[in-house]
Amino acid sequence: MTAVGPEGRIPVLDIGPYLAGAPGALEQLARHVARSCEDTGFLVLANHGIEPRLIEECFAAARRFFDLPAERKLPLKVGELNIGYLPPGTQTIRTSRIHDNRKPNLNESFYIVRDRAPDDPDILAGKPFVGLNKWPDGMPEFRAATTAYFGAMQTLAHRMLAVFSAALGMPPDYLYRDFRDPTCTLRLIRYQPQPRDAEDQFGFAPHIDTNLTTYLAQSEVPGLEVRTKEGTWIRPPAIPGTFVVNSGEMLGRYSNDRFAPTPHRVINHSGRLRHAIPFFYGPDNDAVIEVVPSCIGPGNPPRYGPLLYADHRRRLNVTNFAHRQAAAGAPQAST
Ligand SMILES: O=C(O)CCC(=O)C(=O)O
Ligand SMILES: [Fe+2]
Repeated sequence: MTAVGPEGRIPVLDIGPYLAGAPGALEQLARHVARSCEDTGFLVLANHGIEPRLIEECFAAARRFFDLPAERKLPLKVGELNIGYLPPGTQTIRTSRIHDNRKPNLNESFYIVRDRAPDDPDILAGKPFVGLNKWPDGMPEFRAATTAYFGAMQTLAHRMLAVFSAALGMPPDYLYRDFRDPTCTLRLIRYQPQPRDAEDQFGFAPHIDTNLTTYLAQSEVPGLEVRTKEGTWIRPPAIPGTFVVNSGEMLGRYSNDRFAPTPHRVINHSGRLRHAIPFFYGPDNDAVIEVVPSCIGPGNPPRYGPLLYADHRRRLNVTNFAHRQAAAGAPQAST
């Protein structure tokens, strides 16, 4: 059986049989995924095959990094490409249609993209959106742990594409055409504990993710909340070792809004620091995202035209980040 664990609104899905190639497992999993993507847009994956050590070491790396003094973190500050360190108080989510966010998020972040060598052909060619990671000096284990985790997550997200294709009602290989060189980001986040009486203050203000799917290793400290269609906020099942997965804007687009991305937020009332290590998975920069044929029909025309993913990213680039607004003079995405 695919569903395991406490039967809540957000299902816990055992993907072991699918990964092992058990007959019928893909179809069964896809049905569960479709159902929850139509509902909360969140699911929890168990038996995903990622070694616990990789997850633990990535969390440990995040803790060590954020514990560094500011003068060691600030030289790694993000630039145009959003790679590196985003200090506290520098991201205000302004795109949200759910919430008029005014205060910056109470978190600091560190963004890691696919690790490349300085002589990588795409770096040398100056390909748009391609850049080098910024690594802290003297911490080789930080780079080793985060890139190992990144690689494992990219493989898992890639294998799950077949399930999302089937959930969309398409052949399992359908989405792969747009994910030959996927846009992946690992974001390490540290949330400060926040006072209970601070109004309109969030660790991460209500937002939707702008990519295809996001994979969140379960944080030790709770705080992530998901907005249901009825407008209530619920927490995903906190089962250690599992992944919380949520759909983003691109799944919404492929599916003609059948799988709409779900607003979520983080409020850290634990009194402790909270760490998170979301892995964002998105299409190729040169992919043209189009509503899939199975989600169009008589009386259900495509709500979206073709979208070049690079254009989507360009548009988001001048939005939620103080450093980019200053450069672009425009307000407004989550990652
Ligand atoms: O910290 C979390 O649990 C969620 C973070 C998140 O939603 C994001 O980075 O987009
Ligand atoms: Fe998010």
